[in-house]
Amino acid sequence: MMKARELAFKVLMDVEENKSYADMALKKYLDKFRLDSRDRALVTELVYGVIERKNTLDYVIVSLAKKGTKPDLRVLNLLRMGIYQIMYLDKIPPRAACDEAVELTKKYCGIGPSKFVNGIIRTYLRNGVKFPDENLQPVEYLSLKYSYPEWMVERFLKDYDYDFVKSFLEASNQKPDVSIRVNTLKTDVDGLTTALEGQGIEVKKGKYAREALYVYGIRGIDKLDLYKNGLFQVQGESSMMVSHLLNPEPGEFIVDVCSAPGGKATHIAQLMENKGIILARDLYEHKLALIQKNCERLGIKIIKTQLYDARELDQHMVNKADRVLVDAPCTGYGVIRKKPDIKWSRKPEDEKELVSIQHQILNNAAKYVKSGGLVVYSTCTITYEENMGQVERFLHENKDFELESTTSFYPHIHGLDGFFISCLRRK
Ligand SMILES: C[S@@+](CC[C@H](N)C(=O)[O-])C[C@H]1O[C@@H](n2cnc3c(N)ncnc32)[C@H](O)[C@@H]1O
Repeated sequence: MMKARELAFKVLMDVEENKSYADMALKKYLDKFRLDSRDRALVTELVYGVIERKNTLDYVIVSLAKKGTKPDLRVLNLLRMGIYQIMYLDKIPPRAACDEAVELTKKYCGIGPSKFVNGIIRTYLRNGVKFPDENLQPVEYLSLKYSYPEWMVERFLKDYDYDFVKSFLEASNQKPDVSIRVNTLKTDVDGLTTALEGQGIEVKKGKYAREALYVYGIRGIDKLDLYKNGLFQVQGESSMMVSHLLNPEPGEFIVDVCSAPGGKATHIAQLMENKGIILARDLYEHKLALIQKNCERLGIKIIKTQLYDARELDQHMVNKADRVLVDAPCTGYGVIRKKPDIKWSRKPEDEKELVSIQHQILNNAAKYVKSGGLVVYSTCTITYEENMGQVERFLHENKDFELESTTSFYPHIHGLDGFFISCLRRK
């Protein structure tokens, strides 16, 4: 039988070798091998933890290994897992973490590498490792203490002060509580709360969105009949605020130009009481299929999906919509706590390209709204260039629009995913 650490190792290898998304790889392996709930929790913790803390763990390993040693990826991942448990998991005795790492290395890589792993972990247990000084080397300190690439720390420090960045980095390492959006087309907050509690699930009300609930102690949320029957959608609370600020009314025509997998579009349909039309577009066919699946499950009839590249202006759509949503592709720094792989997959040069795409998409999409209509521009990131900078440039280039409101959420301030939401009214 596959044990927790061995499974976590397989998932980590899948993520690095095949560039799989951590959440998908984790789900694939957890679905394939039946583990009890404690082991499932340990696998999840190890996978996300090792990804989240990768550069700190590698710093420890490099500091302790002989200069020039380059362990192969399997050895490296087993070492990372061992050291992670010792550094961050109080419940696991260091000896157990070390012995398991050595045993797994023996099994997958042979005796020689297992001695290397044993040596590194034991030296760490004896001597620890010295980290950079916070005052003398603040960027290096933040990068290693909270495990982010140095360039990313520097990037955040360009827009925010040191204490803000420090709190943001720390909060983005915390696993968020799971939030769901009650599907008011099929039930209501009290009805769903009672049904969930009836299954032994702890439920708390959201802080900002009226249909948001936080649920605790669920394993495999998509296996619940309440989910399969479309009584709720899993969604972050700040993401729900986007559709609220769009404020759609029943009977309207809404265009959502970057809509997959349909979290916000299905919420909009709900707010419209399933009356009107929502044109939900995306660049990828397979992602549009996810929207359709969600619509079937949630009982939504008014969403029409369409493959369309939002960088291209659609002349037929000009002046047609009551409201337009531009939930733009972005660097995603606001959702690192849900997708820690962003820390390592994102590259410094991505931002510039995304800013250019966002600019094109927003300028086109804004033309689709009627006079007096509303465009909502949102991102799940925190950089000035992608957020307020983008809006300021838009207003400068489009004098027929005025800024109605901007709202920002941050994990360390609101306890929610980082989001930026701007409402732009066409005069
Ligand atoms: C932030 S996600 C949208 C999330 C979605 N609104 C929701 O709430 O579930 C951005 C989406 O934009 C899509 N996208 C990226 N480039 C695009 C383009 N040029 N045209 C249309 N969609 C694009 C991506 O495929 C992705 O699904």
